[in-house]
Amino acid sequence: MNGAAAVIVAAGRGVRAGGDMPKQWQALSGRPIFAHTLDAFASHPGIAEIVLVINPQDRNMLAMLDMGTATLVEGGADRAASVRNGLDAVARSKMVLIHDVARPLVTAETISNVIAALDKTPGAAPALPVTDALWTGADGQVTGTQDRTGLYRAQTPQGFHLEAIRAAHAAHPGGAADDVEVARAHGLAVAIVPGDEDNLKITMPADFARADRILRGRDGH
Ligand SMILES: Nc1ccn([C@@H]2O[C@H](COP(=O)(O)OP(=O)(O)OP(=O)(O)O)[C@@H](O)[C@H]2O)c(=O)n1
Ligand SMILES: C[C@](O)(CO)[C@H](O)COP(=O)(O)O
Repeated sequence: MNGAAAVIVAAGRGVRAGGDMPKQWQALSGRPIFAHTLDAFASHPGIAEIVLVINPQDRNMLAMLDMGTATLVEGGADRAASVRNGLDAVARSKMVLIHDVARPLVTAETISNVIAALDKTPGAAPALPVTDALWTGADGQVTGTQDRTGLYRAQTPQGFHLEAIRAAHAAHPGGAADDVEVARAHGLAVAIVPGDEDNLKITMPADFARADRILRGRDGH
């Protein structure tokens, strides 16, 4: 197959992260998180086209980005609706990688691993095995333990054959945690490729500092 499309979903409001603007527009090492994420895909040789899914309220923020040749579409009321709009806009690729804008530290290696796996399977996504013990709890007390065997922490980009994931999203009733759940509900096999501990999703306020520390380490500071 030729190059893949990247759909970067960026229409969320970042409520949990806080701040005076949605997290994707806040700075990480002096540049918007969105710019880091876009660069990771724009600089990857396996990516042939990029679709950015933004919130209509954020149009005035776009001046912060060098969009290059990326296509812009508006997002929907939830992540799945935003993904569907992004998938509709993919124009010239047979496979697609769907990525959270809130994961700006994704590496070229992770992107390559997902693309390579799509030669053999209709779906592939990075994940990390759960290594901590798992508890259940209530009212601040441990109420039990949970077997962690076979449990993984899901990351993005989640990659698929384009027509297969379009059909899966069209058929899904909603409420899925991610695109892998949508794909599996439609019968698609999804391979696990190695995740990356640094490919965190900026979700809570403390995640900005953690991402900043990782970036500084990469720059050798
Ligand atoms: N209607 C929506 C909701 C979410 N997203 C995107 O989906 C990803 C999911 O990450 P999450 O941390 O849940 O982002 P937010 O929805 O922005 O965060 P929060 O739930 O804290 O408001 C993000 O890239 C977000 O921009 C989207 O494109 N459209
Ligand atoms: C898709 C995802 O990044 C997989 O880890 C994640 O599920 C999306 O974020 P949310 O916090 O679950 O909305």
